[in-house]
Amino acid sequence: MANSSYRTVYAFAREMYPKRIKLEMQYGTAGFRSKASNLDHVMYRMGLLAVLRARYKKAVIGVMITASHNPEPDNGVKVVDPQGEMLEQSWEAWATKFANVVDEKLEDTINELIKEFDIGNMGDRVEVVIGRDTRPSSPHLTKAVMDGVLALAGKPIDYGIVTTPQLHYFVVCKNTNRRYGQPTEEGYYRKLTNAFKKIRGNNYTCGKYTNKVLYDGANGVGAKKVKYLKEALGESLIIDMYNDEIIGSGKLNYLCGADHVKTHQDFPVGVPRIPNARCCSVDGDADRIVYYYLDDKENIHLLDGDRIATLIADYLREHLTATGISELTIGLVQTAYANGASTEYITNHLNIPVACVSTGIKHLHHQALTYDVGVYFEANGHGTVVFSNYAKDRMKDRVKNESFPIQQREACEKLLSLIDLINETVGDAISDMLLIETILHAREWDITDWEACYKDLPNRLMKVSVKDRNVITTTDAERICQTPDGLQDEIDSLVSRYNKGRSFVRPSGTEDVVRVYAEAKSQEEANKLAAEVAMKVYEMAGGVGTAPEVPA
Ligand SMILES: CC(=O)N[C@H]1[C@@H](OP(=O)(O)O)O[C@H](CO)[C@@H](O)[C@@H]1O
Ligand SMILES: [Mg+2]
Repeated sequence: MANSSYRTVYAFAREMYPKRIKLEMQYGTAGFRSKASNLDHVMYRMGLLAVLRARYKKAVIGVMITASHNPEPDNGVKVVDPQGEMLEQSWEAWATKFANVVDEKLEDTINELIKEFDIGNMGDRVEVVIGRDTRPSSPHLTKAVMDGVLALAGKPIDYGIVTTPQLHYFVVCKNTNRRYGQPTEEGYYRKLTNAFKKIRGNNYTCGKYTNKVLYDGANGVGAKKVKYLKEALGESLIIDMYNDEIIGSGKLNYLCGADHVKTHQDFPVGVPRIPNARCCSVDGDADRIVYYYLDDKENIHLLDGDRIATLIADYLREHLTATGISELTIGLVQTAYANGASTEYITNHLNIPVACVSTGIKHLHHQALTYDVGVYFEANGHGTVVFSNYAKDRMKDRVKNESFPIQQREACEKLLSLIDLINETVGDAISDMLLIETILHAREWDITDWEACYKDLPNRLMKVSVKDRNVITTTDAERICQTPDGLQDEIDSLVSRYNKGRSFVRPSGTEDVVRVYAEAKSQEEANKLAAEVAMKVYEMAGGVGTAPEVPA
């Protein structure tokens, strides 16, 4: 690499984006997350890393600036790989290294990486596409990423405010020579709305299904972007929008949004409390969605990622069978946080194989790719469906081949339209909403019909602060705790005392805590089991602060 570029890298690093803080950063489940004021140098360095990654992969790389469901003063950054996946694991360690080296060592670190991956094409003017959420700190942090890209002579393309899934979509469009779609916002909306209208036809309401949904935009990008969609959808789906940062004065994610609703099982502020109205909430970067409603007694009923997954998998399986292409496989991917009742329902009633993988979208996505039709969702509402090229090709062939029965050809055509409705690159709240609405419409269901499929087991999620959360290590998709010694035996013994009891613990990848999950026959039992397990973690894994309270 020419020395002159290094001078630029340094000049910027030292003068504009010096590393002022000692805080060690770790590229976690969702990239780097921190207070926005800690992130200037990290953003700049991720700009550098993205250029190197783009040169190594000889492809367009994405950088998304967001802290998703976290509070407004936070921010974060993650790198998007060429096929729209999360950054490959071996490079996560490099990202961590880049974020933490002192300014004087930045050059050595860049050189080390170039050497390790034998990146010879340092002159290539590679593209890095950059998107950001609506946080006030995001424009400034975007500038830092762009300066990083420019410092290594890459070409930054600023998409401005977009949802995280839109950015993933742009990266894939660019890397597939636009076969996946046009890499513009307009192209994205057009692809989704055309497919939606085509499948739904002119019959907007159907049986118990009504074409209206109350939409909580979390005062973020999910509110901003749905406006364009609303126009294109016209009467086919009426989206009543709430927690729209422009109309309201609410704060991003504050007492609203998908994470708030799921974590606290609490109806969001800003949305009218209309009994039995179908509502949905997205998170701060619109890659998650949950549905819910209030019953006549004003109790909230949550339909989370597990429900969404079962709704979608069942519908796709039915159509897949109707295509007559018997060799195509379908599978559903969950994490240990999936409600036990959902796993039981999928396995025993839908007869669809379920795989359990570690937390984090990259693990789910990766496993889903092993099926022709892979449905994956985290309980928190992040997920999508991926289809193999083989399945797509077979279906396209069958549509054209008149020797097959018309029902089979129609099923193929329908599935191909559904594929256009789905953002296969990553979980996408907007695309997921359109898919869910399509299925409810086809089933002629209201939200209580959907809920009636199975009954969730009561559950409880807790956090325990410990000195070093990495003393907890796990195996078997995080369901078994390997260290500290003896902790798993204690958990087993507690669980065995409960009817339908299940519990596991794991270190969070995004927060400095150990998470404890428990479910059991009743809510009281689930609460008690969670608290008992939390107490064991506190005692055996170096708990700090106040000990968890165990109900009598
Ligand atoms: C229990 C839970 O909801 N965990 C979340 C959370 O991960 P943790 O590693 O548990 O902090 O954030 C991840 C990134 O957003 C998300 O993928 C995951 O589902
Ligand atoms: Mg998110």
